[in-house]
Amino acid sequence: MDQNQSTTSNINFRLINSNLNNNNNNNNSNINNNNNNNNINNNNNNDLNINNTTTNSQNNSSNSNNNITQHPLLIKFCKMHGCCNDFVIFHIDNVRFENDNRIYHPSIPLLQSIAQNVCHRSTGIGADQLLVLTPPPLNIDADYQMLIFNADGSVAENCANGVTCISKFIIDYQIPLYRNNSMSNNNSSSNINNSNNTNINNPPVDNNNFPVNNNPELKPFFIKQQHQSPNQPHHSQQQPIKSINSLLDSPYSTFQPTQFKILTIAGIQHCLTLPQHQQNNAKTLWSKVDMGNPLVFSIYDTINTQQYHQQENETLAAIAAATQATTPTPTSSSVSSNSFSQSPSQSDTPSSIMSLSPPTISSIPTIPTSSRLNLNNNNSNSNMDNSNSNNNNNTTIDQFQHFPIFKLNQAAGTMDRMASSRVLTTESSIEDYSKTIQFGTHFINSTLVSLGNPHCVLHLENVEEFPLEHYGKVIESHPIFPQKTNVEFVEVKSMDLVRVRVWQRGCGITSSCGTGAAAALVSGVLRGVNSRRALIEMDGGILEAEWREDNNQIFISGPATTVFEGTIRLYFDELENDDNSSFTSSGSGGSSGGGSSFGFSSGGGSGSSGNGWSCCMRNRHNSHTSSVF
Ligand SMILES: N[C@H](CCC[C@H](N)C(=O)O)C(=O)O
Repeated sequence: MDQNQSTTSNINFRLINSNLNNNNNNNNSNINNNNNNNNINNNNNNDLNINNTTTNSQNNSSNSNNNITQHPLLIKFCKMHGCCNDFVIFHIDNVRFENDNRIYHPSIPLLQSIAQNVCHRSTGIGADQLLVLTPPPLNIDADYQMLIFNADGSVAENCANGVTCISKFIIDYQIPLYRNNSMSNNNSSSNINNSNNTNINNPPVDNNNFPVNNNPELKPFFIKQQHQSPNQPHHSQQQPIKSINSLLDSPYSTFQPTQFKILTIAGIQHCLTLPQHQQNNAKTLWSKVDMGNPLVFSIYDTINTQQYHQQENETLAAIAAATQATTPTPTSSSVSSNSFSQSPSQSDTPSSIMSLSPPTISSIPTIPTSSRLNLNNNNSNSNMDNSNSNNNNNTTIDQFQHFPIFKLNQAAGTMDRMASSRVLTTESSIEDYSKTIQFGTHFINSTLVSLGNPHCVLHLENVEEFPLEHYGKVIESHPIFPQKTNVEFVEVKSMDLVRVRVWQRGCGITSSCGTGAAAALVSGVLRGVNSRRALIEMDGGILEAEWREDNNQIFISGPATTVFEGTIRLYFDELENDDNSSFTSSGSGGSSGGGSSFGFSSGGGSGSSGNGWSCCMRNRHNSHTSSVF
């Protein structure tokens, strides 16, 4: 280990320990020991609620010995996955100085760069998303807050598999409820099992023994109602299809389920965790997440109205001119069937598609910028009106990055995603959900659905052979999606079985996506090809989606599985401050412990693989931020 070989230009991370069974006897590194003396009610400063939730009340930055440029940080994390959509998860209070165990709260930009590094498949832990558990703002009736960062460092508003995984994290590590006492006392229904002043109705977990499901009794719990997909050789043959409702009826449901209210940028997600076995040692926990209503947003919520009209006129003129010449126009058959060539044509290169002007559409599925990130404006109805003004209400992602973590989701506006949007129902008009996107020489018919995060759903005849990599990339960044989009490629197998492959915004192809599953079901129901409840067969497993007729709420049920836990050591000896995306080579040798194993490693050897990690602050548009600290 060579900590002295530093410059001051890059942030340098080194992974030191990822041993599944590495039981650190130092209590200070135990997540659960960090919160014993919490008193969140003493915190009257909404902007700083995180600082007051920690055991150590010392000011983290007051001690010059604890300068982050001088002392490495340790982050104890857990890796989990939901149908192979994988996550690195840590609690915000578990970012600590190595030398004296003091808590350090990273900024959003730092978390973004941590996400880039830990999610990297070759040089990091490897994950689709980084999830950070924090207390929610005091004025919001939620139990926890979950920050979601894609592998590229961009911020996501919502994540269904993430909610199930972080719920397992909360249970396994017994993270106490952060909800304000008065709120929890007055709202008994918000935690249906909170009868004995504990948020978790499962027995305590010995954190020195990481829970592993080795109890054969649990097996029937997870394989009831086996079902075989008729045509798909994927998971249906490797693993059974599970129905959440059958699990609720299971004779093993001897323990009450637990419900958490988890705040994301998209709002509060209600997660009902299914009963765990008495020993609370299940490696997999099943949950059902209430994601609220699927929405469609007016384009005017997202794009500067005046500017868009100008663009639209130019686009119309260009299309009209081009149509005279060679540009094809959509026919009803080409648009509705999506049965175009399975291979990209010459004209479908990313650059040709990217250079297309936005087609004329009436709505797009992205969260309005002002609504997503508005930190000042409590009236989201005014988002549209404010889009042209200079009054700071229209907070952008760039501005957002300069806010400390504590301000995330402070604004009521972020909670009120209904205000400037329309709820998708079966009563919705086809214009609301059916959009035509020009794609080189042909047109794609898509359904644009918001689950708090944007989804573009394409129905295809055969998704297995479809060149996801090519089309996912270009659709994600198509000009009509100013905040980019997740993309789902859907093949309807039957009314209640759907095959979905996913290109996730900020990640690329992933094995699963909970909000993507929900979007696929919504699209299928609106188009009359799916029932209200269906199994969604992803590359990495099967989720159950249900879109309720009575209240239009959508539910996703699925598993959360622990992979391993470990510790990351972060060196701040190289702070990147200009345009440099290359990896630093200043870190040398492994860190303490030696070795270079990572993943499902056994034994005590651990360490970095040599070079440290540099980080590059990028927002969704790949521009660089600066002056992070
Ligand atoms: N995996 C998540 C969705 C992440 C979406 C993220 N890629 C975005 O930028 O919106 C899920 O299970 O719902």
